[in-house]
Amino acid sequence: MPDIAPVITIDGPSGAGKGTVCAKLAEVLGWRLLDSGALYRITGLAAQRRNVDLEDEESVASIAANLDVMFEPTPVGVRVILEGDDVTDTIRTEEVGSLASQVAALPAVRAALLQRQRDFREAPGVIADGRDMGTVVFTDATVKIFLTASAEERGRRRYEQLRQKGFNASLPALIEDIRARDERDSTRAVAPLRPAEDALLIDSTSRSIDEVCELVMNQVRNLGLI
Ligand SMILES: Nc1ncnc2c1ncn2[C@@H]1O[C@H](COP(=O)(O)OP(=O)(O)OP(=O)(O)O)[C@@H](O)[C@H]1O
Ligand SMILES: Nc1ccn([C@@H]2O[C@H](COP(=O)(O)O)[C@@H](O)[C@H]2O)c(=O)n1
Repeated sequence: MPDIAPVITIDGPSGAGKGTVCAKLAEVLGWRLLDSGALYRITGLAAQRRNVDLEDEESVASIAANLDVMFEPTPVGVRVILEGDDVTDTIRTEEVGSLASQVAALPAVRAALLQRQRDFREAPGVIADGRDMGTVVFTDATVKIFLTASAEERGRRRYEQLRQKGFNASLPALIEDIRARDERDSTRAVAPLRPAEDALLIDSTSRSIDEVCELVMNQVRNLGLI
């Protein structure tokens, strides 16, 4: 076991299954989970609530640096409390996902959130879910995964997810939205979405969640992490 806590990074586009796989691995391994997207979502929501222009980089970065947020573990998952208000479900909406993707393109915002993400690293290990976990935040991660799937499959998954929650959604609009977010995330100047050079690429389009978890666990076992 290395001196500092090991990290498994799982990066990739929206809907590839990162959050689901990371949550399962964190539970199986008993490691800490970093949902970095939640930090960008919370920042986007906080900026919107304060009527801050999302292109006003300095103001949005100041919000990111001073987030009054608490992550409260409960038997049914972690609740996210922003300035005393439970925003657990609000931050998961497509609208807030889009706000997140806009503020995430601002270099000062990314800089403001960097140390907060690195502070998640503690024994026995951390599973980090995001877009730049392996390329920027934890460049020395022990295992780096780039998880992807076709835009159509990711749109279909999102559609099912929304339907199960009782929301109406248009599949073509969701796929369009996913493509727009992919484009914005992978073409931004700072920390664009791309695989780290030493990442293992996994395409989940025709793999089950369990199959993806098993591929990652093989890496973990091969490296003697467990
Ligand atoms: N391999 C898979 N096969 C089928 N469905 C999957 C698979 N992986 C994830 N899903 C489902 O797809 C949906 C999106 O998954 P998830 O939220 O984990 O993606 P994500 O990559 O974390 O997306 P985001 O970055 O937008 O948070 C969920 O409903 C999840 O159950
Ligand atoms: N490391 C990260 C994580 C997320 N983002 C941006 O936030 C948006 C929302 O992320 P989710 O994983 O919760 O869907 C995402 O589209 C990215 O724009 C990021 O830039 N870096």
